Parts: sequence; C-alpha cells; structure tokens
Amino acid sequence: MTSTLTLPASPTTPAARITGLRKSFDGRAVLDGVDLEIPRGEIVALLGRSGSGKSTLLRVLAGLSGEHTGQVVTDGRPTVAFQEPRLVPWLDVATNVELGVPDRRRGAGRHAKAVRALDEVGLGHRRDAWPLTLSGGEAQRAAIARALVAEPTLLLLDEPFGALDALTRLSMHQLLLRLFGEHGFGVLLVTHDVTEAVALADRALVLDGGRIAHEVSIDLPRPRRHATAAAAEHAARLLDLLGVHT
Ligand SMILES: Nc1ncnc2c1ncn2[C@@H]1O[C@H](COP(=O)(O)OP(=O)(O)OP(=O)(O)O)[C@@H](O)[C@H]1O
Repeated sequence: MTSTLTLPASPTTPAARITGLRKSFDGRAVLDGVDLEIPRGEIVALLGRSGSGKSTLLRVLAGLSGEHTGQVVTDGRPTVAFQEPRLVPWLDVATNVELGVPDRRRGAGRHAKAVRALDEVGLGHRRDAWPLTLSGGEAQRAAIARALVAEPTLLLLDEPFGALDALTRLSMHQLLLRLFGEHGFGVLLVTHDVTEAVALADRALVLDGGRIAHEVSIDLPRPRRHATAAAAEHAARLLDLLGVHT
C-alpha cells in the first residue's frame, strides 16, 4: 500500500501523475488500474456513471482517502471545492477563507490574503457576512476563494456547480475560466454534465470499470459558445461514451 506523495511545487512537473492506481472498499475494487496525468494549465473533466468512482479518484488525489495501491504524485498540495461549499457557519466569510491558508503560511498576512481572494472572486463586499446569509452562488465563490488562498498547483472540483441554477452556473464557469487563465493551475473537474465538460475542459475522461475507459480531446477555441454545432457534437459523443444514446 502506498499513500499520496506530495512533492514541493515545481514549474516543470505536471500538477498530478497517477500510475496503476487501485482502490478498494470492503474488498471490492472501485478504481482498478487508473493512469492519468494532469499538466498545469489544463482543465480535465472527469465523467462517469453514478458510482463509477469519480469522487473516490478525486479524494485519493486530495490525500483524503486512506490507503490505495499504485503511485499518486501531486506537485504541491491540491485543494478541493465540493458541491456543498462547506463553510463554517459561525465564522464570517473572510475568516472561512483564511482557513484555506496552509498552516506554515499563517500569520499577519493571512487576513489580507483572504480579502484579496474574495475580491478576486467578486465577493469582497461580503467579507464580513455570515455564511448562512449568502446565496448559493456567493457561498460557492467563497469556497473557491478558500481554495485559492492555498495557491494550488492543482484544483480539484467535485461537482462544484451542480446545485446552482443555470444562470449562476454560467457565471461560475466564467469565473473559473478567468481564475484558470490568471493562475495557470491544473484542474480536475468531476461533473455529470457533458455540456459543462465541453464548455470548460481541454480533455474529458470517462471512468468505467475502474479505469479511464475513454478520453476525448476538446480542442474548441476559447471563449466557447454553447450553441455551436461543434460543441453539440462533442457533447453527443460524450453522452454516447457514457452509454446514454440520444
Ligand atoms: N468510504 C466508502 N466506503 C465504502 N464504499 C465507498 C466509500 N466511498 C465510496 N464507496 C463506494 O465506491 C463506489 C464509487 O463511489 P464514488 O462516490 O467515488 O462514485 P461517483 O462516481 O463519484 O458517484 P456519483 O456520481 O454518484 O457521485 C460506490 O459504489 C460507493 O458506494
């Protein structure tokens, strides 16, 4: 058994490299030979049927999943944003974001850092608010600010926009693409939504039978428009690979 190995961040190594990953629960293999590399500056969408192991793979990369076999190397510590923003209700928004600053970097500057990250996600004006007074989109922006203050090389997103209404989701897509352009981290985005994958990702992977069963390169120019024939074609292909025949 090995655990996730975190190396100091370096500009030349990929954000993550996984080789021969196997992960079982109660003797049942959920991941059964996953090989995957995520370079910096690439958005990778991870698709798969419910129960195919997407969240498990993301949790292994985050170092949240106990033991596995195979090699998992990340460049610096990845940070995760989940579908639920997971803000601490009795701490104001800025203090919640400060929680994302790694221990070794805590100190006088961490409040300023949190405020900068909140400004970056367009939530500076809500820095003193209580989490329960935020809208769903605002709470998710705060969660992304909390991920940003860790200055990740790899951002792990587990259906972060799944619970948001369609318009808010589109503005979150724009936010993610802007942050991605500015910071150049690698992104692994777990999503059920093929349209979202086509709107955001450079590459989409389909997890099936415990492995990356399919890989589709999404080489559409940015900014992308949802309604183009090429986008629809990619989405249809992904649905096909997921076994959903339209
Ligand atoms: N801690 C755990 N203990 C036991 N089984 C688990 C545990 N975590 C996940 N599993 C099982 O592993 C399988 C994969 O779960 P996982 O949550 O990774 O799937 P998923 O592809 O993310 O699903 P969904 O799309 O429904 O969120 C499921 O059968 C699940 O029941």
